[in-house]
Amino acid sequence: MLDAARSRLVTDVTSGGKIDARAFDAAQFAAHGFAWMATYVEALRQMLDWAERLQASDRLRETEQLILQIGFGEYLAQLRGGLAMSQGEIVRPSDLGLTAHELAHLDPARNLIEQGNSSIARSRLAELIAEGNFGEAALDDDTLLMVQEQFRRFAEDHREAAHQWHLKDDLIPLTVVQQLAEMGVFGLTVPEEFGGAGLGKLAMCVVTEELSRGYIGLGSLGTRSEIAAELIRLGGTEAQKRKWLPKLASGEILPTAVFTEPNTGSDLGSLRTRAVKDGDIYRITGNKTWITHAARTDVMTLLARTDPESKDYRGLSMFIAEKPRGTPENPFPAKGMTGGEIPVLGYRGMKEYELGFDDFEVKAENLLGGAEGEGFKQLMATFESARIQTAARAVGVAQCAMELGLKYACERIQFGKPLISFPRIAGKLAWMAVETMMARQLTYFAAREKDSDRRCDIPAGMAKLLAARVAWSNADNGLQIHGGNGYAQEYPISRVLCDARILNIFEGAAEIQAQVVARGLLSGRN
Ligand SMILES: Cc1cc2nc3c(=O)[nH]c(=O)nc-3n(C[C@H](O)[C@H](O)[C@H](O)COP(=O)(O)OP(=O)(O)OC[C@H]3O[C@@H](n4cnc5c(N)ncnc54)[C@H](O)[C@@H]3O)c2cc1C
Repeated sequence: MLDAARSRLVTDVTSGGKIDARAFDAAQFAAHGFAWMATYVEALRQMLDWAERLQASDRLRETEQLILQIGFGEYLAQLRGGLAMSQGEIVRPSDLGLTAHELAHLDPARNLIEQGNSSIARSRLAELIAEGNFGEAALDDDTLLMVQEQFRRFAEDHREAAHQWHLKDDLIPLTVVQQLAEMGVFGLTVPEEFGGAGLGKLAMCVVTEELSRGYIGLGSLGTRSEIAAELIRLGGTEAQKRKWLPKLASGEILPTAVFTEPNTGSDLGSLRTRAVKDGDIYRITGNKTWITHAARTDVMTLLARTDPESKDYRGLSMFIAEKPRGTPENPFPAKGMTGGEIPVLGYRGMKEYELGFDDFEVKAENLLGGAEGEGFKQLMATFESARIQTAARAVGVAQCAMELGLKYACERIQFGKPLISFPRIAGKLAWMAVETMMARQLTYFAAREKDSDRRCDIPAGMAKLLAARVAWSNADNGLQIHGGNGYAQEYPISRVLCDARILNIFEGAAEIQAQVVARGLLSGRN
């Protein structure tokens, strides 16, 4: 089915073996639908791989079997009937020009499609997850399991405090940041020679997921360090690596990522902030927005235009711009830099800011890689890792929402029975557990690809795309299970709903992610 859809789209949107941008935009709904379809297929492949690994060691027990069966049944049914790219945007096989003959490829799976995700299967799975059995993740690595346990306990210990940080709109206390630094969060993937733990992206996923399962803010503290370290590790000069990586890894310096502008979000290549060389400094002038943790950080990875003649990504350069750390009383003490907080629904704990630069000075030696015009390429080289990290945050949030819904459904009595004994409630919870596992396995796959030094922009995009949707739907269903109480700020699920919503927007919004996946696959990569 996927091959047939691809062939048809390739005919429609390419010319001379290359994507034709205008034709691609005209066919965007179908192209993005294809990206989603391919994401489902990859998720199913990874679920099969997961199940086979479990089976090989006699660990494919009832919970895992049900997760596999329900997941396959539902996703195959959606592939045949239509799948939701977002609420209200259903892409159907007919949108991709698929014929009855091509749909018949799914006939051998008819039983699975019709009965895999049955109410009986969901109710049984709900019984199992109510015992705290969510299915084995199959990490199969003692070090990773130890790390998982350590961060699970840390997040658990901070769960209640985190809800208060959210309600009071406080920054995450520096003592907590310091504890995470001591646990190695900021240097997890930095090579050992630069003071990091030298672990892979799979370890990053495990840590991120566990922290985000407690609170998205905890799982997001490391995001900016991961971006900065990747930028410098991949694009920096030897001197820049020696200077910055050890301090980033230890958490001695906290970085912030300064890319988005008021008029430039998804289309970063057209940004306007200027950097003008003046002797041994650059002068930065322009406006940035949506900058997370901008005040309480020591260094900015800042993207600006060094070639005033250019209009696109080619004239951009990346800077490692030092700034003094701000305080609540004086958040932006730097000369040439101002800022203001943007009040937000969720994803609190680091705060978001708009920034203004007026002749703000950056040392010329802090031009990343020592060469102008490389900034966009340098940033793109970090996208895979940042998207995998965000997918892992989404998996953690999805798991958290499911667990909150489960706890409530077991405790709340209506019509003389706990909510979980009603099939509509049990079914929601079972599906949340299934889809969380699917998003998790897809995310692990992207991480393993990255750890094997294979190009993985497509799996990383797929993982981010799916995991963000799962986080949002779990949060929504988790809140629904809480009824009116879910709408009360006192209940953590109200926060999780706000936190989950951002995952579909930053690190490449859902539409942009689908665009990246579709373009990649239609250009012949897979
Ligand atoms: C809480 C929060 C924290 C953030 N933190 C940071 C940070 O630390 N540093 C930083 O630099 N940025 C940060 N951002 C910015 C974030 O990366 C951008 O919001 C994101 O890239 C989207 O850009 P935009 O908001 O300008 O939306 P736009 O680009 O204007 O897009 C609006 C909508 O249109 C869709 N769209 C855009 N182009 C297309 C297209 N070609 N086809 C179809 N649909 C399209 C988008 O998917 C989106 O749904 C943060 C944002 C938020 C909300």
